[in-house]
Amino acid sequence: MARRIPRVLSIAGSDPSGGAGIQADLKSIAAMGGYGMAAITALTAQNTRGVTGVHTPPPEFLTAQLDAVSSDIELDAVKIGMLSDAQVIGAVGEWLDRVRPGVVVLDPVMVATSGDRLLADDAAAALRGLLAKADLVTPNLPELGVLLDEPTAETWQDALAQGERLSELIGAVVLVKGGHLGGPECPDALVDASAPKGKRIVEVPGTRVDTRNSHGTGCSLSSALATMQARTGDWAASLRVVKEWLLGALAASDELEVGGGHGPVHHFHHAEETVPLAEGEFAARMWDATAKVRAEIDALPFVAQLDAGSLPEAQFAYYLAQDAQYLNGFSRALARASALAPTEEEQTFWANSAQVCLEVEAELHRSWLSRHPLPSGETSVKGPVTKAYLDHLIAASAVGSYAVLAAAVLPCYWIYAVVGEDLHRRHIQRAEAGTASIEHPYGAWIETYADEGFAEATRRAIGFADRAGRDASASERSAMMEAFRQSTVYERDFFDAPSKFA
Ligand SMILES: Nc1ncnc2c1ncn2[C@@H]1O[C@H](COP(=O)(O)OP(=O)(O)O)[C@@H](O)[C@H]1O
Ligand SMILES: Cc1ncc(COP(=O)(O)OP(=O)(O)O)c(N)n1
Repeated sequence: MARRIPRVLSIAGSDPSGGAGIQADLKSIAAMGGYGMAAITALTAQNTRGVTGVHTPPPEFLTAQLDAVSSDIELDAVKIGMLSDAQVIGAVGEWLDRVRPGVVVLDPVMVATSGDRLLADDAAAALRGLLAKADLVTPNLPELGVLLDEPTAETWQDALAQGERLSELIGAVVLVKGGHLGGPECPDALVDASAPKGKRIVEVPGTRVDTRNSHGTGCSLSSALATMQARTGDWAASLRVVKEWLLGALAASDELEVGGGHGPVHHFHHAEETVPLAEGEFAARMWDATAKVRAEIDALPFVAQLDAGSLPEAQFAYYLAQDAQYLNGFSRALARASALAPTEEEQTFWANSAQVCLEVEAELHRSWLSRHPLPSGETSVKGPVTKAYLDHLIAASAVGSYAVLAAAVLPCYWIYAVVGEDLHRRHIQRAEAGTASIEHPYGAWIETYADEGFAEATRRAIGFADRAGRDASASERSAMMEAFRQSTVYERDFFDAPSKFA
């Protein structure tokens, strides 16, 4: 019977470097949504470069582990990996006969990727005897050859034919794996000799990932398959899911940077976006992801000229007029954030901020714009950047996600605060050094950047967006990242607009 969280036991060896054996199995089972357990057949001393030792505890102790688990816990699936020697194989076979778990996947491990032997020379015959007790057997191509007493297949067609012969011999489904063949493709196939002709082979294609981090792929594949089979009851459907996951795990393996040999695969590559985040971590991610755009803002002539006081008056007037236009639209986005807010604290914060925006807009018209009029006298036309920025905020408001809207409005606080703080600091330094011209034409404007009320509002806006991000689903988090990035781009374009359109 299919089970949502299957209880899966791995009977395998230990790899202390975490890439293969029970360590890989437990990660794979968890990655596929199962509850993982492990009975250890052997301890290896190994890393990504090779195996330096194997210690096989007495088989009676393996039986004790197996009995302890199966006498208490119902097992939905069992994966069998490294068995070390004929005595261990005997103990596992005897236990399987007594317990008869629902799903048994057997990976007939003989030799590690590094070339080291993981099964005693004289144990191949005993292993052959165990195969019939499995539902699915997953040999790699050299193992398939050894089990049939034939040379290793060198083509995919030969491999499939060998798979069919082994399936016939043992009365179980054989997974033929393409990992050991060259070329850009890396297919796998379920081969069931008992199925009607034409339905015996179910092939799942795959592309080959160009990486040397293949340590533990066979262990990971077999334990993930056991878990998925217990969830779905369908080998082909399970293989399709597992293969796509494994491909991602191979592709992301470089990120792990584990060891100098054949490194492990990244079992949890798909779950990265749902790992719990510490306070401030999501906001920091959004900030870090926009480092390049922010560097472009710092390098804009508008910022340098505002700082130096050399900004043409017409550009400053254009900037003020567009700021007033923007603040009016921004206030509406903040009012929408207030409407969507999950807590009263946030609802109040965004509502107050919306009101403050309108007050600042009024003040802009009353004092600044009257003192710095546009040559055209026109102050009520939205420039192209202002319009595009506000359209973006309207779209974010329309999504109906508080988290996405909080991310979209955040750069207006954060970028403005940081750029303003920089300008203000330099202004004060010049004043203290006596190098500031008393007649700095924008000195009074730069003074306004020092407002502690705005700095505090910025800190709170960051905190709220961060919390929304930490609580968000993976897809909502990526929508937030994109909304934040896009607003940051508009912040840059907004600072640059006067030089283009004034
Ligand atoms: N470079 C690769 N790119 C994509 N898939 C791979 C690669 N290497 C192995 N695989 C897949 O990993 C799984 C294990 O295959 P294989 O390497 O043949 O067995 P083993 O790890 O037991 O030696 C199979 O699903 C295979 O298709
Ligand atoms: C303890 C242990 N079990 C199995 C293996 C084999 O894994 P490896 O050959 O490295 O990779 P796959 O063949 O499983 O892909 C092992 N090394 N250690």
